[in-house]
Amino acid sequence: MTILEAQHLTRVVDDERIVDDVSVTISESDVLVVVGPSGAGKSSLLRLLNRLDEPTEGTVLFEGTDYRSIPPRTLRQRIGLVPQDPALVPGTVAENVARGAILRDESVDDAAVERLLERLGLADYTDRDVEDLSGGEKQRVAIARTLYNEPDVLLLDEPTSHLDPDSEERVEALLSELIRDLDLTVVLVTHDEDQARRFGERVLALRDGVVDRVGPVEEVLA
Ligand SMILES: Nc1ncnc2c1ncn2[C@@H]1O[C@H](COP(=O)(O)OP(=O)(O)OP(=O)(O)O)[C@@H](O)[C@H]1O
Repeated sequence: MTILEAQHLTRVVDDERIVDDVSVTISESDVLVVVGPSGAGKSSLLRLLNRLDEPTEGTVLFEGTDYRSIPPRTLRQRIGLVPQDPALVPGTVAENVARGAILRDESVDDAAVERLLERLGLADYTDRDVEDLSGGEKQRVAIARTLYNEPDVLLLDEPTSHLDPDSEERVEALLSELIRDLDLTVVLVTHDEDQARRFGERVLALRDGVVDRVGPVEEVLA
C-alpha cells in the first residue's frame, strides 16, 4: 500500500529551485535511500516530506490525503524526522525520548521509553544527562525520540554523518535491526553510496534538486 506520494514537489528559495519537480511513491515497508552530492537538495526534500518546509509547488499525499489538510503536529507525528543534528534539549535521556508526549501534555509511557532505550543499546541510560553522552549515543537518543511517537514513516537525515567509524557502524547496525524488527517505512538521506547500498532497496539520486535516477539500488548505484 502506498503511504507517501510526493507529487511535483518543488521548493524555490531566493529564485533557486532547491527541490525541483520531485515525484516519488513510497509504499509500506519501503526503504528509500536518497543520495546525491552536497547541495543536491537531499535534506530539503526530506523537510518537504513532512512539511517542515512549505512546498512552493506540488504536494504530498499521506495515505491518499493531501498533507496540507492534516494538522502539522499530527503530520509530524505520523511522518517523524530524525534530523542531521540530534538537537537534544537539556535534561535526561528519558525526558528527551518522551519529548513528544511532554510537548503534547500527555502522560509519559515509561515502559515504552525503557523498551526503546533497550532496543537502542541504551538500557541503563534513562536518568543520564544528555550533556554527558557521546555523539553516537546522542544520535541514538534522537532516533528513540522520533520512534516514541510510533510514526508511520521514519525520515532519517544523514544518521551517521557526524560519527566516528565505530559509532557509525553501531548506529547503522541498530537502525538495520529496527527497520527489520519494527517493519518500518523509511526515507534515508545519505551522501555515502556504500551506506546506501547497505540499506537500500530503492535509491533516488538527486542532482541540483532534480531526480536524476530512481530505481533498485543495483541499477541506480551500478
Ligand atoms: N533555508 C534555505 N535558504 C536558502 N538556501 C537554502 C536553504 N536551505 C537549503 N538551501 C540551499 O539549497 C540547496 C540544497 O541544500 P540541502 O541542504 O538540501 O542539500 P543536501 O543535498 O542535503 O546537502 P548536504 O549533503 O551538504 O547536506 C543548497 O544550495 C543550499 O544552500
